[in-house]
Amino acid sequence: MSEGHPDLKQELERLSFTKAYMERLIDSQEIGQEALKKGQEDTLENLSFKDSSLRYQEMLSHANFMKMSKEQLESLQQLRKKPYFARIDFHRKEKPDRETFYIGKMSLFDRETQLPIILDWRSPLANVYYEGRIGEVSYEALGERYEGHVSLKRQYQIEEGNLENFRDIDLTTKDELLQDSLAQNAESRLTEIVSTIQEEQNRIIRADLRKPIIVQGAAGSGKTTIALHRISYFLYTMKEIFKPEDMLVLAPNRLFIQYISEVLPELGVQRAQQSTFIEFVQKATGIDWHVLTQHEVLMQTIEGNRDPQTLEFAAIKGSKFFKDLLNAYIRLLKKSYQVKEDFMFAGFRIKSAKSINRLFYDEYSYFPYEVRVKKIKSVLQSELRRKKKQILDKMAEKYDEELDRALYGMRNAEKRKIRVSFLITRKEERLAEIKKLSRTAVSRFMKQYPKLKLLEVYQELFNEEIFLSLHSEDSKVLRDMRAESRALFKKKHLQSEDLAGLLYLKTFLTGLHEDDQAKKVVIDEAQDYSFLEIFTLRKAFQTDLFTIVGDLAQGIYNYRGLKQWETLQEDVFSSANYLTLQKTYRTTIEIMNLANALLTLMPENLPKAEPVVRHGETPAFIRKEQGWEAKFLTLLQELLESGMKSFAIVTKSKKEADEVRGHLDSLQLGFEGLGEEQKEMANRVILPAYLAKGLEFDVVFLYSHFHPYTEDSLDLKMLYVAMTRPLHRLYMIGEKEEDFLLHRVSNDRFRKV
Ligand SMILES: Nc1ncnc2c1ncn2[C@@H]1O[C@H](COP(=O)(O)OP(=O)(O)OP(=O)(O)O)[C@@H](O)[C@H]1O
Repeated sequence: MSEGHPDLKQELERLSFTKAYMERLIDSQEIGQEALKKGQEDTLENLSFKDSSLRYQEMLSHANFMKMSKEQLESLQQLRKKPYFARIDFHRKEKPDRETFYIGKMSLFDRETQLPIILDWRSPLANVYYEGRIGEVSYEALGERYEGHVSLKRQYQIEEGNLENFRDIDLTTKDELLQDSLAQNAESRLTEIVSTIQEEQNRIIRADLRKPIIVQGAAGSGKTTIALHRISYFLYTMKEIFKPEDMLVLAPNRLFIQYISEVLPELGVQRAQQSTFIEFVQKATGIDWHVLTQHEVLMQTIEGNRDPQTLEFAAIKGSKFFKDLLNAYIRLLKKSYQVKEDFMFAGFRIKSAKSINRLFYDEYSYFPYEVRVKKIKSVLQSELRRKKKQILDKMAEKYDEELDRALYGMRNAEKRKIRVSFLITRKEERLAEIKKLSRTAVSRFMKQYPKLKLLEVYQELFNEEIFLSLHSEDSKVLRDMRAESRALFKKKHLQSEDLAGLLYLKTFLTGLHEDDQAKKVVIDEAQDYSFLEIFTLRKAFQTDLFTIVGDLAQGIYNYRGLKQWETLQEDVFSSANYLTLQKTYRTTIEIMNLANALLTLMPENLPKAEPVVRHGETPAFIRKEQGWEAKFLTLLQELLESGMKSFAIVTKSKKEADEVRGHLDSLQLGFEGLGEEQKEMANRVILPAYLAKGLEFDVVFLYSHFHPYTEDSLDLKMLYVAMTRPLHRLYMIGEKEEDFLLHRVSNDRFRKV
């Protein structure tokens, strides 16, 4: 397409130069300076643009190559195949000329002049590229605002170092690079999207880094992807202050962590901590009791093996009510740190109880209780050390006075001798004794502070007397919750909703260990978090730097999870920016139209997702009748032939996943069942909808047997999650169309095969 383009020659030259510069830089790290000089001559010899681009020649031959870090070198080696993906021509107001900037995954500067050869996609100026406008623009860098004019925005397709194509974009052209990228097939992993980030996504990546953000985004709108790009942007912009290890990414399960972890190295943030909420709390508290996860509870409820009351208990333990209860409990615990007696030593007052309590309750009020106790201990130790000398002097003085009195006041020589020798020995003994006592005096005094054990303290909250002293209005459900919790604790089991309460208490009692601290937190699938979980995380990390992304329409743990984002804005992050992502990139218009029909059945009144223009086949219903397997086999074959790579069979329940796996095993199609703890994902998998959340596949077969989807709000959400997983094709295999609620959508949204 670029054949005959007036800029083709110039673009080819530019690419050759950039690659040559990168090669030189890489070589310079690997070989000596002498060999380098020779290499430079050879490079110049071979470059085709020798005559026209003197400036480039100059840059190459004069380059003063400095040592790079191992990481920089590795990135450079990777990038030489695709040094940049875009260009902008920008005329800054105060500058005489228009400048051209090439944008890539990493910046590259001319080592002599420090002028950019490639601009990092995260740099302030690159924002101009993503903001979408040709014409007058402005950008901010280091707090200053710059204005100027963008006259050209160009995208490049570079494969294996060769310029395949380039095209200019303006307001009317659609983003072909994006279309190409979306048409590709999933290889069971998430990728970086720096070359196709869209305007609404860019706004989220670059939203004020000092403020928390909450993002409501439709299924497939890029929430996970964008949250990870925001970390990359954050680390780039704040590299002086934050290290990747300071970041914590919270994801729903191990499988998901594996799925996203591959995108992290590409974004340069692989060292960020990644965990599930449960794992994080287990590590932070050191509690190793069995945790009954929300996933287990959900499955058991769907399959009818669990008393639905468990859901009510979970809801209570994640609620604002429970937070208030914990606060009342914490106030009670705090009282137990009050000391009654002054700190006395050898009859002297070292520090009064009042001033010790003042330290605990006022001066150190910012610290967790045990830290306060430690601090008080060291204050007492240093005060004692300071006063010990005076005490010893006073004691010695007292004995010396008595000695004087004995020496000069006693007439009887025998008695005087006995007295004097007694006093001398006593003095020595007493002083030695005081010295000895002083070593343990503080520790003895400190014994009156309570030693609270987290797990015990938490269990006591469910003790009838304590609970009712904190909350007198009792009810049956609260009584049942206490009884059920006590029964669980006896077996050394916890409900996953207990973890937030435990972490909350820990925050007050001891605070987090240094290794568990995070300075910036990303929460994916945030709709599944309870109010208390997010509130506690905020409290535990003492930071507002949260990126929270989720989709209420996918809130399958709605019984415990967030029902509206306003709750977070009102009660946790008052300064949060709330942003939405409405366009969806994952799937086709046809699939999204069907999924959108479900949205209208949900009570939340959520806006419909807008698929980015990409058509595909209409979703199909396959009746599960005699011989359906043969139909499935033929279909699979066709799909493979048409280039589809990843396939998932998604069920509502675990039982159905087991059943269909058993069924397909005999056909030896290589479909594997997936579990929550699974770390690898194959290309043909069978999994229940709750596990498929966040993931994507080329082709998805929904399979229903024992548990048809109903119009219950949980079912609607599970079906919505399942339907929005495919990139290209969606099939529904079941006995009746009603099993997928197809009777509630218009006939043209699906077909029957
Ligand atoms: N700007 C973009 N350019 C190319 N691909 C994109 C873009 N934005 C998103 N995608 C792709 O769309 C798909 C969905 O992205 P992602 O999984 O991040 O969405 P999500 O909102 O987290 O989805 P869900 O809520 O359904 O889990 C991914 O394949 C991602 O690579």
